[in-house]
Amino acid sequence: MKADGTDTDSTDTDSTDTSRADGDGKARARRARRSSEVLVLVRQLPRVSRGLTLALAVLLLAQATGSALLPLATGRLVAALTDTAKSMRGVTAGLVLLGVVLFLDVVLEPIRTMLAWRLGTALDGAMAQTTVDGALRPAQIGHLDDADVADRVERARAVGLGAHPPGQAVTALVGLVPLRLTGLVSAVLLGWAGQWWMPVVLGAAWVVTGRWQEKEIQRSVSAHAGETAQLRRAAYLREVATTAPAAKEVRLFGLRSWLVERFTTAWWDGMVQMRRARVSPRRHALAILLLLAAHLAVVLPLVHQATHGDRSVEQLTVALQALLGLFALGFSGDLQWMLHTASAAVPAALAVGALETGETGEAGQVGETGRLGAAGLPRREIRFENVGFAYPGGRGRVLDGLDLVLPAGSSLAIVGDNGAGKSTLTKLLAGLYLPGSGRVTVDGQDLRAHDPESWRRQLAVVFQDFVRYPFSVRDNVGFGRIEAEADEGALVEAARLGGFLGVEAELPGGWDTPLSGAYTDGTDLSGGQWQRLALSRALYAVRHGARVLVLDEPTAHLDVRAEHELYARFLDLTAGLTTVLVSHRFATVRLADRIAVVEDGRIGEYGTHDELLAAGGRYARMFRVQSQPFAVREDVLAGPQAAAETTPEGAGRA
Ligand SMILES: Nc1ncnc2c1ncn2[C@@H]1O[C@H](COP(=O)(O)OP(=O)(O)OP(=O)(O)O)[C@@H](O)[C@H]1O
Repeated sequence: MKADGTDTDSTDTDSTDTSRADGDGKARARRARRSSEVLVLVRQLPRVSRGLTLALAVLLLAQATGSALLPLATGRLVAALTDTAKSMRGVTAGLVLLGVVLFLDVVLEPIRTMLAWRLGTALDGAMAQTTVDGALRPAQIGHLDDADVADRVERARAVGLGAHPPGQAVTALVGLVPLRLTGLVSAVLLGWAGQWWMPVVLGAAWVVTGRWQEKEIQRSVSAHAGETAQLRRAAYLREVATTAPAAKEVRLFGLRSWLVERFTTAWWDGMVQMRRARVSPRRHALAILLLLAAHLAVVLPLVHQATHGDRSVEQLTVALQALLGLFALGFSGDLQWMLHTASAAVPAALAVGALETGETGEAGQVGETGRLGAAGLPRREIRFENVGFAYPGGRGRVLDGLDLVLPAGSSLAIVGDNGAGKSTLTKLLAGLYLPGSGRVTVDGQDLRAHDPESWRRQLAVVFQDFVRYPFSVRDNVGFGRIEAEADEGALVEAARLGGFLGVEAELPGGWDTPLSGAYTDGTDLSGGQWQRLALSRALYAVRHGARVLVLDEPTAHLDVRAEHELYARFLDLTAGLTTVLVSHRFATVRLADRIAVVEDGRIGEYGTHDELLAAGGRYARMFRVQSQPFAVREDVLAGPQAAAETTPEGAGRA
């Protein structure tokens, strides 16, 4: 277990290119791993808000002063009251001191609570922003396939299902600091009012037992963090049970009891680990004995001194109060637990925040990021040269020595079996992953040399698993070019070409309808409507200058008419663009200028529809298999005579 509350395997690897930290962030992440999570949290506070941290520090000092004054004030008052002379000056001084203490407590406590809340909220915001920023920073997405990074992101979101955000640690901290200061002040007062060995003995006992408890809590927190996989599973099961996407299947397949049972098991498995690490009965018994012995060692001499008149009433009163005040050095239960649990997210958030941008390009390139701009590309071609690729943590090579050319301004359809690597090709083309070997070039220049953002401005993509954003229709289309000025005409035109125009007219809020039933006046769409919307989004990017259109299974959810309309518009849609079309529908595929068949990690066949049919290879076989049912149907529709003639037997008879 490391000091940041992470286990050894998951923190010090930094094995992927993208998970290496750089510069300031790297140094901070390294420091974070070495220090305890509480120290890391404390170091963050002035960075988050210098003013609030300073104000809190001053308040805490004032409160500690108040706690030092309380025993003195009581001592003075009791001494004055028990004095046979009943000195009015003594009584007044005692009362004034008590008044100051009460005033400090009454006035400062609510201010401290409010400041702690504000600083805690600011810390929560800063850590959430750091996590989001870091997770989004790498230009590629390989880090999201990395279990270590997933683990850190999970911890950064606050530990497990308990979800204690770092802000709660601030609240715990400002509760604990005055306690500890009170303990220290009490030690000094006990020394003054008794003998100096007394606070040493009692303070040591409280510090030792307090440290034991703290270690138990740390073990428990790390056990909690070590259980993120288990708790993540529990969190997922809870999500499945309580949200809309899985609601249909859960009911249809009768998964209710199964889900409840699995959730309960996963939750308790995670929690039991924590409890096991937390409770050590032997140590607890030892702690109690140690504290009893230390108190007896101090109280008995005090009683002796009191009965033999060695100490004044004032000193005895102060000593007894200080004795109680020393409790503040020991175990502070929930506050300590909360402090450690809620701090655990901070080092993880810093580690995620320190993820680096991604692989850098060749030295000496131009452009804002030191790389080539890609505006207007490709002018000649996009080329895959001997490309090999395996997913991080994947089972093996998906692509192996793949060569492929996409002439600029033409369309290429990619076909192949499930899992052949077609979508992977599109992800490499978008620079979301980098080839393990070989290269992807644009007009002869390695894609790595280009600024990824600039290259992606040239792309308009509909992924197979496109996102259904629960935002307005306008946003869903506008995301195609988020930085573009609001352009109603372009939105309408993209929606028209994508086949969505008209759907929005039926929605309660038109273009501004939130696309989720979970929002007021929101509504969901059908699968096909979502697909049209995703296509409109890509076409909006085209309207704003994208030159490469990538369509991965663009008609999978469309009805026959919509699919037919898309074919009819295909040439219009793709005119002047470099188009990549991934599809299992050969009616769509045959519309492309060229077709590439992916098999065994390479391009097995490449040519026009007619050329590949004439070659009689894999493409021709796949095409016939898919068109056969329609041929039979046509025969059937043409009548029994025609059908008989098309069966092998019938043809033989004919
Ligand atoms: N993020 C990932 N991590 C690990 N392996 C992956 C990942 N994504 C895809 N794969 C694997 O890579 C292989 C190729 O997947 P890809 O999605 O490119 O296939 P495809 O040809 O598009 O398939 P389909 O026709 O089913 O859409 C598959 O074996 C898949 O399991």
